[in-house]
Amino acid sequence: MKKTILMIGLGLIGGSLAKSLREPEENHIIGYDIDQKTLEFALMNSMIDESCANVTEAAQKADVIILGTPITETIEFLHQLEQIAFDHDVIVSDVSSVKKPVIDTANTLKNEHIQFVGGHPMAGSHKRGIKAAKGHLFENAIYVLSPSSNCTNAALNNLEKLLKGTKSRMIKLKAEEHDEMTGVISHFPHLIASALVQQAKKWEGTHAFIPQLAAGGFRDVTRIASSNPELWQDIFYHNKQKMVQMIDDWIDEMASLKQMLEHDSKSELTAYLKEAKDYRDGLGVKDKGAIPAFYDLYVDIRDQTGAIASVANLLAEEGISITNIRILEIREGITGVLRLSVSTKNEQFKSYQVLQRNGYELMLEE
Ligand SMILES: NC(=O)c1ccc[n+]([C@@H]2O[C@H](COP(=O)([O-])OP(=O)(O)OC[C@H]3O[C@@H](n4cnc5c(N)ncnc54)[C@H](O)[C@@H]3O)[C@@H](O)[C@H]2O)c1
Ligand SMILES: O=C(O)C(=O)C[C@]1(C(=O)O)C=C[C@@H](O)C=C1
Repeated sequence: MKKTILMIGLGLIGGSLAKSLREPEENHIIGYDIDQKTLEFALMNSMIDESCANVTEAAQKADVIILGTPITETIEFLHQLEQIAFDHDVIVSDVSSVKKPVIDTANTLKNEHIQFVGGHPMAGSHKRGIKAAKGHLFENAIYVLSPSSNCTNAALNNLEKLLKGTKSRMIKLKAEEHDEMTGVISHFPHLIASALVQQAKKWEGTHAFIPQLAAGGFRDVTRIASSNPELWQDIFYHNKQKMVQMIDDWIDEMASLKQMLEHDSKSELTAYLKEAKDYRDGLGVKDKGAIPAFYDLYVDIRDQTGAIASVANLLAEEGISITNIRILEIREGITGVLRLSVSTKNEQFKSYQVLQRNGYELMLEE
């Protein structure tokens, strides 16, 4: 059934949600954003049906309200929504990367018309703002739902039904366990990525050539350090306790690595690296992890116009769809490596055969 959804905050995540929930045109989306240009962009690009200047009036028309704002603002909006005299029940959700402070606030709300279900789509990007929003951003991603203590099963089911439009995989988690897990797999890695960049920046004082040496490896592990600093400060602030605990764990981890190096413990270090490799390699395989299952091929290509299109065309002719594509270490005039991902082992093998037949040098990732 067609629902009226009020989307508050139309940036990367809010904008992507608006797009994916509006695309089947089953829902009527009212948009609100503090940034006028964002609202205009959303309207001009048909991401929302109407914009609003008054949250209270729009909220009273809504069946569902989704907060796509940074966490601190999301908590403020919950207090604002609490004051509204609704004449019907309304499902309120959010997209915050940290759940406990939001759920704790939702649990204190006295407004009986509000049914709060916390939400967190485990997909995103280092980009920010509505222009980076994509309707397919959440496809196959995990979407965590954390109901508040007073939320009914009916409200939870209705929100799940609505979010089916995102084509994500919904799971239910308690706020505390969510924050610990995302702390490990998302927030702490972000902190380390920024620290690695800071370390390289310091060393640049000694070796001015360092930035030119930054090839695939450094770029791979530090991409997320290019994210929005204000947003991530807010995430770290709200998940502070877990971050501090993980920094302590990390210091121990580094101390043990330091020992291995100082004592030339070669076999111990190899075993450590192998254990990490096996775990990392296995993350995609189960098809249930945070990293979707991909089967990769590495193709040597020349840096010339149309090189990527030729590879893509050969695969398209065989009906093979590429799920991800990335150029690694390409420098002008030198052979580059194209990393292609396909979604099944069979497609990986077929791609290998087709490209090899056409004279490409390539490697499979087992
Ligand atoms: N970036 C990611 O990868 C990612 C992934 C999942 C969840 N999240 C969560 O999504 C939320 C938004 O992140 P984003 O990446 O979309 O950020 P963003 O900066 O792209 O978008 C935030 C939007 O909120 C608007 N906004 C800010 N304060 C507002 C206010 N008081 N009233 C109305 N609008 C306001 C901004 O103008 C902007 O359009 C955060 O809570 C974040 O934790 C982010
Ligand atoms: O892909 C990225 O750039 C992200 O940082 C996305 C990412 C993540 O860590 O995976 C970041 C924060 C979110 O709350 C969810 C997803």
